[in-house]
Amino acid sequence: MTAVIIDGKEIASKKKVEIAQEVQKLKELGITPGLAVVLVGNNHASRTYVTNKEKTCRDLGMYSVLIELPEEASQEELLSKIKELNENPAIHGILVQLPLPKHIDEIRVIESISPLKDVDGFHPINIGRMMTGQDAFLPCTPYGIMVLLEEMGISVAGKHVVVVGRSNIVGKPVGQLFLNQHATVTYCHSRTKDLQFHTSQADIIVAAVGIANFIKADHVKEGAVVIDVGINRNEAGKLCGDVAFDEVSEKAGYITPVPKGVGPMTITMLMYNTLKSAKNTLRF
Ligand SMILES: Nc1nc2c(c(=O)[nH]1)N[C@@H](CN(C=O)c1ccc(C(=O)N[C@@H](CCC(=O)O)C(=O)O)cc1)CN2
Repeated sequence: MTAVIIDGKEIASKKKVEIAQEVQKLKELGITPGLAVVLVGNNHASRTYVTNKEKTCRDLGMYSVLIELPEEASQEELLSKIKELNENPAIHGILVQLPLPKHIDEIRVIESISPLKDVDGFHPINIGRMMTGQDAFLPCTPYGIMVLLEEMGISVAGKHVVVVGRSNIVGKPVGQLFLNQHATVTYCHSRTKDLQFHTSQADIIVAAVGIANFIKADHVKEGAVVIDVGINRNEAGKLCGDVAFDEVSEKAGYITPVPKGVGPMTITMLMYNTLKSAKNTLRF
């Protein structure tokens, strides 16, 4: 079998057109969705992501502001910036780019963002609401994965999903979103015994471990859906995912590539969440 490649870039483009149309409608009502992105330090990859977020905001007709703090900025400085943004009515979404420098407590920072403006969906209130099936800002990468599957017409209910990885921003929440859609979910991680035993039974595998080419053809059941969340560099410095794409695509039914698979959906869902937050202000 040769897998159907899930074109995340194309699906993201389609979603962005829909978001831009909604933004225009909202602007006619006098509301311009506004996103504040906070970048602390000089992480090269983070700077690239933040630049892309700002550009996408502008392309979709939204307002965006970038707040840059130096690597040595204190936690108090960062918290006071977030407080200002929480109180600013032109800002509907606040995002602090991760990872943060080691001396800053990530959890404390995330908890300081108003849950009403937490467009990353990382605040415990939004996570709790997601877990209990209530309306919430959903974390962008997990949400993007669910939209990719929906757009491809891949049903989830009753499927066995194996999530490899248990990070707070991808592994844990994506499993919960699958559970919310009636899948049977197994979490695997670095201490799982006999990973292959679990993954080879999966109808859908989500690989989010951060190790280049970690999931091989032997891990995958014939015809399975393979979602690759990894963004790694191989020995040659080439961008690659957690899945050994060439061999796995010979066996899977569907597969996301890296790049242009899950990645483009992350920023798209951030725009969606910012639009949703701006629309929420109409309710008050
Ligand atoms: N506050 C947040 N921090 C981080 C998040 C997040 O959702 N919120 N996620 C990641 C980084 N990230 C967005 O911030 C992100 C990662 C990757 C991509 C993407 O489009 N990747 C491309 C390839 C990019 C490349 O060439 O390097 C792809 O897969 O096609 C977008 C956003 C950690 N931090």
